[in-house]
Amino acid sequence: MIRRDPVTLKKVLKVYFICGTPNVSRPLTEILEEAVQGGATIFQFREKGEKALTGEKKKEQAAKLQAICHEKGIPFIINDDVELAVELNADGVHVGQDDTSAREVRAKIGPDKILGVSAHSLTEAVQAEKDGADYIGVGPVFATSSKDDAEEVCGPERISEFREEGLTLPIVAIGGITFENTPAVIRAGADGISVISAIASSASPADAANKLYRKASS
Ligand SMILES: Cc1ncsc1CCOP(=O)(O)O
Ligand SMILES: C=C1C=NC(C)=NC1=N
Ligand SMILES: [Mg+2]
Repeated sequence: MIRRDPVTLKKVLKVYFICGTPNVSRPLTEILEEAVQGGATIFQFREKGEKALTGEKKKEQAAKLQAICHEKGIPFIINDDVELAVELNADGVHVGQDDTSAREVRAKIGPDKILGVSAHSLTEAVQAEKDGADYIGVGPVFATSSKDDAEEVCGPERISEFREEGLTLPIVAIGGITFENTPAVIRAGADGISVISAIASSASPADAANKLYRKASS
C-alpha cells in the first residue's frame, strides 16, 4: 500500500500512464507491462468511449491490469468507477468535476486509498484538497485528441499560477504531453506528467515511458 503522504505521492506521480482498451490496438496488458518496464510509476484504468468494456468484461480486464501493477509494485487507480474500485480493492480512484463528489468518494474508499481529482481552477483545486484529494490532475496543458470533451487548453501556466497562489498539493499535468514538452510542465511546478497517447500509441511503450521518466526527473 502506497502511503498517502505527499512526499511519497510526489515520487509516485512522476510518470502516470492512463489507458483503456479503446486507446490501444493490441492487448492493454502487454502495453502496461512494457510501460512499467520502461519506467511508468503509476497506472490508471480509464475505460471510456463507445467501444469501452462494461460489466463483467470491464471487471475482468481491470483485475488483470491490477495484478500487473501489484506484481510490479506500482499503484493501480480506476477512473470514475468508484464501485469497481471498492470491489477490486484498487489502490485509488480518480474523478472529474462532473463525477461523484470527491468528498463522497473519500468516504467510500476510506482514508488509506489514493484519491485524485481533476481541477481546472484554483477554486476547484482548493475544494478538492478540502474534500480529501491526494493529488489534482490539471489540464489539458496542451492540445489533446484523447479526450473528446476536454476543457479548453490551459497551458502549463495554470500550474505555475496554482503554485504562486501557495497550493502545495501534489499536481500531475495532463493533456497532449510528450517527452519534448515535459520539461516545461515540470518547470511550471507539476510533480509528474500523465499521458495516454505518448505511451499507448508508441511503437515502444517501454522506450516512451523511459524517455518521459528521464525528462520528468531531470
Ligand atoms: C484524460 C484527459 N484529461 C484531460 S486531457 C486527457 C487526455 C490525455 O491524453 P493524451 O496524453 O493522449 O493527450
Ligand atoms: C481527467 C484526468 C485528469 N488527470 C488524471 C490524472 N486523470 C484523469 N482521468
Ligand atoms: Mg470522469
